[in-house]
Parts: sequence; structure tokens; C-alpha cells
Amino acid sequence: MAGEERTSLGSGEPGLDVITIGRSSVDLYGQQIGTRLEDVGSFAKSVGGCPTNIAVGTARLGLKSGLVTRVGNEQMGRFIREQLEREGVDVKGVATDPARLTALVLLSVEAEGVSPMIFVRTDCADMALDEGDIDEAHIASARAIVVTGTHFSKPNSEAAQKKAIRIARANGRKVVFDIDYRPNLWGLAGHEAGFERYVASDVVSQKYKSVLADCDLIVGTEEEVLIASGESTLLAALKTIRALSQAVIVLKRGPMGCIVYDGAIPDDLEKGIVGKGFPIEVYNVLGAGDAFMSGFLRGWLRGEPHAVSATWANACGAFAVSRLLCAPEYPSWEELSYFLANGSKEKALRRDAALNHLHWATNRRRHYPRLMALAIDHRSQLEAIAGDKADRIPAFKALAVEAAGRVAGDREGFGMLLDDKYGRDALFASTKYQKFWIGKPIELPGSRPLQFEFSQDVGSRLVEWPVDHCIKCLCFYHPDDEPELKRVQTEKLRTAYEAARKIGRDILVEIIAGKNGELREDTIARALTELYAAGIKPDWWKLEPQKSEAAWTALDAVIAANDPWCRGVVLLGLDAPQDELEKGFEAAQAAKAVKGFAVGRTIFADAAKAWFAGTMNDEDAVADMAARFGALVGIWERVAGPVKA
Ligand SMILES: Nc1ncnc2c1ncn2[C@@H]1O[C@H](COP(=O)(O)OP(=O)(O)OP(=O)(O)O)[C@@H](O)[C@H]1O
Ligand SMILES: O=C(O)C[C@@H](O)[C@H](O)C(=O)CO
Repeated sequence: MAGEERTSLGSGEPGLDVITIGRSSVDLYGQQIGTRLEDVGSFAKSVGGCPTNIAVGTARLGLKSGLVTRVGNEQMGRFIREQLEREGVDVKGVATDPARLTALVLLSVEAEGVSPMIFVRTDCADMALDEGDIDEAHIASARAIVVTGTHFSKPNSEAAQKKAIRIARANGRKVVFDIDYRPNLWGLAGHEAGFERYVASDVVSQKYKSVLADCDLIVGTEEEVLIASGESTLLAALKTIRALSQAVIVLKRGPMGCIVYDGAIPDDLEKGIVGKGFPIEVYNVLGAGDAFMSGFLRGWLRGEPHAVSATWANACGAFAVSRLLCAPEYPSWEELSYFLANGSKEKALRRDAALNHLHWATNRRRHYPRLMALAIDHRSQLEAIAGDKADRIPAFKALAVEAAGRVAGDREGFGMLLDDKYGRDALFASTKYQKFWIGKPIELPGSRPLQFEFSQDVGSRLVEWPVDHCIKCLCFYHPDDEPELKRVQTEKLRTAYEAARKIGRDILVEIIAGKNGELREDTIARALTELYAAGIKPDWWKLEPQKSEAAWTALDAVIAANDPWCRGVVLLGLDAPQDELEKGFEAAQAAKAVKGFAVGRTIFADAAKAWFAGTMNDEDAVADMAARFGALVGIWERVAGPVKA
């Protein structure tokens, strides 16, 4: 068998590796495990649909992917488009259907392998895909296309996929077929049977058979291979497919992995190239096939031996099965490589802290090579300034948002720290600035040992936060503190960190050591080393200015050694005058990890004092804060130079 041959790809220089074609949906999967769909209390939302998942999965693995589909002209359609963009998927082929709604899928995990599912897809946008949506130059711009089974179920979408196949072949591109059989979407099973995997149908078999000859790679489960051939045994099915097509055939076998057939089908099916499945604990089986295809394509499209592609595919499938959702759970290339090199001690991969960290950190969607934030999450300090006018603190914070917005304009790299106690108006005002990074405190102001504000059950509070808001937790931690105090504070920080990871939010840990001990050259480096040793790997650190460049170099080394994926460090201000901050900004340039600053009182304290005293009006307060923030931004941009991507 010519199993170890490398594939040769089409001529020309395509810009994309792969374009996937077919359905796109918003997946709403129940967050409670072991329950009927009837009883689910809350749903997690993500993009879904076989080709959409594969577009995301391949992008995460480093391929350049694009999707051809239709979405509705509404918020869910926009969510799919925006999420794909965040994932780095080309959306040139994503059309907006003016009349139809985006498809939805509802699912619950009732038991192992039992996931009741409802497709809400009556006359939905993606099924209206037609030949007009298939642009010749666009299709020819990819080395391969992936057509998917469901879109052969309607004449218009079938014509669209067949047009794409013709273009791909005419341009020497590869055609991949994901059989992706959902009987329910062919009208062969009822609304409540969305999870049904097999209903024999001559109509479906004839449609599928008509595609096989044009394919270079065909991927399906045992049931899918049966339906694609119209046969009733696996051996006969594979032989029928082989008689119609010279494609590489990949048979997916759930926990057993897969078998690849490149050439004649052996009578003993185990004589294909067997890729073993990874022994993991099953969480939700749905979405495994699309993850599998993503892994296989990364290998196949880069000319790897089939055995290698199969291993990558099985590992990606295992990741999907061991986590709840589809696309959001697929691994990045770094994560997959780590898993293949190191394995996991956890059968339930979702409990592996190293993998979880890599998953989180290497699939981040927004990047901040620079972050300059106006911090006004102050509570006790503003209460002191406001005196008996504390009820006006929210209005003042909203003015600070206007000031920051005036400085930032439409630029990237700006943000604010705002709080839940007085910052509601400001938070609503900040939605006007979609590019703002927003951080919100969870610490009880001034607490040492660290306590959370409002409730010690921080996890349930975070559920209410927008998904892109960053948790900020200030801890007055000094490495020379009493061991018991350090133990208690570290535990509390770990609680915050674990909640952040569980709920899926960034976390910024602010360490202030200088208020409770001497701030020596190595103080912060020691503090960070201790916190890393306790398993705390925050997305951001917010740190005091250091006395010397050497202190920053040491800090840089600690971060690089413990968490090369850390987003970076922002400097805090501690009410220092501007010229002092400037010196701090300059010294900090010695550390690559330093990305900017989050400064508060230097910017707002004077305006706040005058505004609460009634000697400054709203507009002047905004102008004053904008001038001071703008000045710090100017200093940072001068000392740090242009943003390095
Ligand atoms: N229980 C499992 N343990 C380990 N790996 C698995 C398990 N289930 C699936 N996989 C991996 O995922 C791949 C695809 O799974 P499966 O055969 O269930 O495909 P599928 O039915 O197309 O998936 P989907 O649920 O997305 O439609 C398998 O070939 C295997 O690599
Ligand atoms: O469309 C489906 O089959 C269900 C989706 O929820 C899911 O994203 C998927 O496509 C899995 O293959």
C-alpha cells in the first residue's frame, strides 16, 4: 500500500490552504452535564456546523482557511462572522442572507455518548447557499476545498458545492469530502432526533456516490461510509467507494481512532494504515469529527505521511471529545504539539492544568502589543475625595471614560480599569469604545490578607461579566511577609486564577510590595517566582515601577521562564507625579514583557478634587483628565517607540 506517499498539491500559488463549504450555526450547548435538554438551565454559545468547525480547527493548527456559507442579517450572523475573523478564518466567502435567519443548534450532554440535539434550521441562511455564492477566483485561491454532506441535500446548495468542485478540479486543486451525515437534515428523522447518526436512504447514497469520483480525500465514520456507498457492510462499502474513486479514504472509528486507505481496499480492513485513538475520558462526543478533519488536513495538506496525519487527527478528535463544546475546544498547534510530546497524566484532558493553560493562552483572540489604560477602579480613594457626595462618584467615572475615549480615538491599545461598585454608568459608557480593553477589580479595597469584594464566591460573580472583560485582582504581597500570610494570600489568588480559567476570562494580578516592606531589586522577581510556583499564571501582571533596568531584566527572565505566553506587564502609578512616572517608564523598557501602563490618580485626582468641590465643571474635568492621560500616552509612545507586533 502506498500509504506513506506524500500528496502533491495543485499548481499556481494559492493564498489559502483550504476553503470549507456548507453549514454554519450558533451552537448552544447546555452547561449542566448529565441532564436532559428539557432541563438545561443555561447554554454556552459558540460557532458550529461541520465546515465552520473545520475552518476554525485548521486555522488554529496554522493553516490558512476560509469558509463559504451564508449567515443571517442579524446578531447571530454577525457573531459567526466576527468570531471567524477573530480565529483568523478568511470570511470573504461568508455571505449575508437578507431574508433568512442564522441556524441554531441546541444540545445537552445527557450521558456518555448521549447528546440530544435540536437543529433549528427551517429555511435557514446557510441552506440558501447557491451557485451565485461560489466565486471562481476565490475557490481557485485555495489549495483544497472541503465539501460537506448536508449541503448535497438541497438542489441550490448541491449546485453550489458541485460548482466549487468543478472550479477546484479545473484549477488543479484538491477536493475533500466530509460525508458528515445528519439524517435529520435530509428529512429522514424527526425534530427530536437531531443526534441520529444513521438512516439508510437510496436518495442520500445516490447523491453522495455522484461526488466520490471527484474527490482526493474522503473522510467518514462507519455509518457515513455505509451511506456514501449504499452498502450494508463496511468491507463492501469501502470497496464500492474505491471502485468509484481513487481518493485517500479515512475511516473514523470513535475511540479506536481511524484507518487510512490509500490504494486497494484490503480484505482485512485492519491492514490499512491504523491510527490508534487516544485513551481519554469522554465528555461530549459531538464535534470530534470536525476536529479530526482539522488535524488530518494539517498533515495531508503539508504532505506528511498518512500515519502522521492520522495521529494528529486522532489527537484533535480526543481533545474535542474530552471537552464540552466544538470549535472553541479545538487545540492550537502549540497545544497539540505539547500533547503529542508529553501526553497527559489526566485521562480527562480538561483537568490537565498544563494543557488548559496552553489552550487558553495560545487561542487568545485579541492581542495587545501595547496597553495604555486609565485606571479609575478606585473606590476608597474616591470615597475619601467625594466626602458626602459619594452618590456622584458614578457620574465622575463616566467622565473619565469620555476622557480616555478622547485620547484613544479609534486607536488600538487603550483601556480602562472600572469597578462594579461605582462604575456601572462608566461601564455602559465604555461600550461606545469597542476597542477598549476593560479590566475590573475583584479585591476588597485595602484588604490584607486579600479578600474579594461583595462575595468570596468569585466564580459565580464572574458569570455575569462580559466575556472580554479582564479580572483585576490587587494583592499587597511581599516575599518577606510571614509564611502564613503568604499562604493565605496565595490561596486566595489561586481561587481567583482558577475561577478565571474555569469561566474563561483574562486575569490581571496586581502586586504591590513596597507598601509593606522594602522594594529591593529582586523583591518583585521573588514574588512572581513564588506565585508561579503556586501554579498561578495570570494573563497580565500590574507591577510597581522598578528602581533599575537590572530589576526589570530579572523580572523579564522570571516571566519568560515560567510563562512565555504571559500577555505582559503594565506599570502602576501609585499617585506619582508625571516626571517620576516618566523615569519609571524609561527603566521599564529594559523588559520585553512590559506592554504599557495602567495609571489612575496621576490622571484623575486633581480633576476629582476640583469637580467634587464644585469648582470644575464636567467638560473641564474631561479636558483635564484627557490632557494628563494624553501626556502619559505621549511619554510612553516616545520611550517605547513604535509598537512591535
Ligand atoms: N471516545 C473517544 N476516545 C478517543 N478519541 C475519540 C473518541 N471518540 C472520537 N474520538 C476521535 O475523534 C474522531 C472522530 O470521532 P467519531 O468517529 O465519533 O466521528 P464523528 O461521528 O464524525 O464525530 P462528530 O460527533 O463530530 O460527528 C475519532 O476518529 C477519534 O480520533
Ligand atoms: O451541525 C451539527 O452537526 C451540530 C453542530 O452543533 C456542531 O457544531 C457540529 O457541526 C458537529 O459536527
